[in-house]
Amino acid sequence: MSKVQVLLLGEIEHAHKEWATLSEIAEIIEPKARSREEFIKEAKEGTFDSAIVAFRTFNSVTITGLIDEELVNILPKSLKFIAHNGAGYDQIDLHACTERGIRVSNVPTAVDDATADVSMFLILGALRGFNTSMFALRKGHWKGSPPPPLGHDPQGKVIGILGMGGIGRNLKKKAEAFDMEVQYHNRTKLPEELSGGAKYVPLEELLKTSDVLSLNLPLNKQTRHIISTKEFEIMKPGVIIVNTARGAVVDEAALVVALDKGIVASAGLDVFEEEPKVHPGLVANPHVMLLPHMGTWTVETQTKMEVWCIDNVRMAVEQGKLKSPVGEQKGM
Ligand SMILES: O=C(O)C(=O)CO
Repeated sequence: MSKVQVLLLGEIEHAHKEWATLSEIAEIIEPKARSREEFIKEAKEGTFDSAIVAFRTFNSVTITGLIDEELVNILPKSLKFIAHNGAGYDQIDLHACTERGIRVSNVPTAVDDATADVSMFLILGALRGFNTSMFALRKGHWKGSPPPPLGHDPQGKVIGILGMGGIGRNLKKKAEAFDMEVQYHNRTKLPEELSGGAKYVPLEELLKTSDVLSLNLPLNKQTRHIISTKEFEIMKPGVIIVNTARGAVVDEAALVVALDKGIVASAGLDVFEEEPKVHPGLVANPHVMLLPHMGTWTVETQTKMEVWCIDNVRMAVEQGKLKSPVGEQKGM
């Protein structure tokens, strides 16, 4: 009997051993396509017609483009699962997948430490205003001339975490180690054992009373531009904004204006609305610390993520279900 097929979209970089064991239960196929057009052509020619599950990486979007309605509709009828190697799955049109009966998984948990570490790094860097002096030093001007204003300590500052999933909860513990006072807002209030005693507040109160606002929520139709002009206008003057979630949860143009007006004192950003493009107003502003989407960019975390995603593929092949289906499809 021939083996079922697994379609690999993107590269396996670390978990080669775990990936190799999949070949005991499935035949691995890879597209030859180097562009979306070529991928669509290959799919229409029937090249992937026996694949039941696809493993996809975040970067595979550079070949296939978004997994939007057009793409979902040309995927083979045999394909029942997409195992996405990442926590955020905004590259995938879930509605289109659900309509076609395709179940999608993501990678929670494995990403929590590394992403929360980056949030903490940006929080400290933005509070202390390290960006300007790091640049001055490299240009041979020591702290800069004039030297930068004094920074601020995290101790005693109120951090508002918007989105209290795995990363938000991990950040809570890290922020508490720096003696920050944690409050959060989430779609639903968490039970005490999950919130760890953090204070739940309505969004408006979070915005009005936080010294640091950390964005840790997924990007979807409801959260796109959840932070825009109206929200900046009610924030504490001098607030610090940190985003390691997805660029588009913040209206970047409105953030540039809020920074220019001094409503936002400084920002730390790992993610952007149109990666790899960064709004010129953010690049030009010395009070903004910028990272090129490096939240999970460690050997350990990338390995854990691949292993987790391979587990999803294995379960799909062997048991016809996923280890970590996305929340929206839990009942499917
Ligand atoms: O896992 C994700 O969603 C990422 O953005 C990786 O940095």
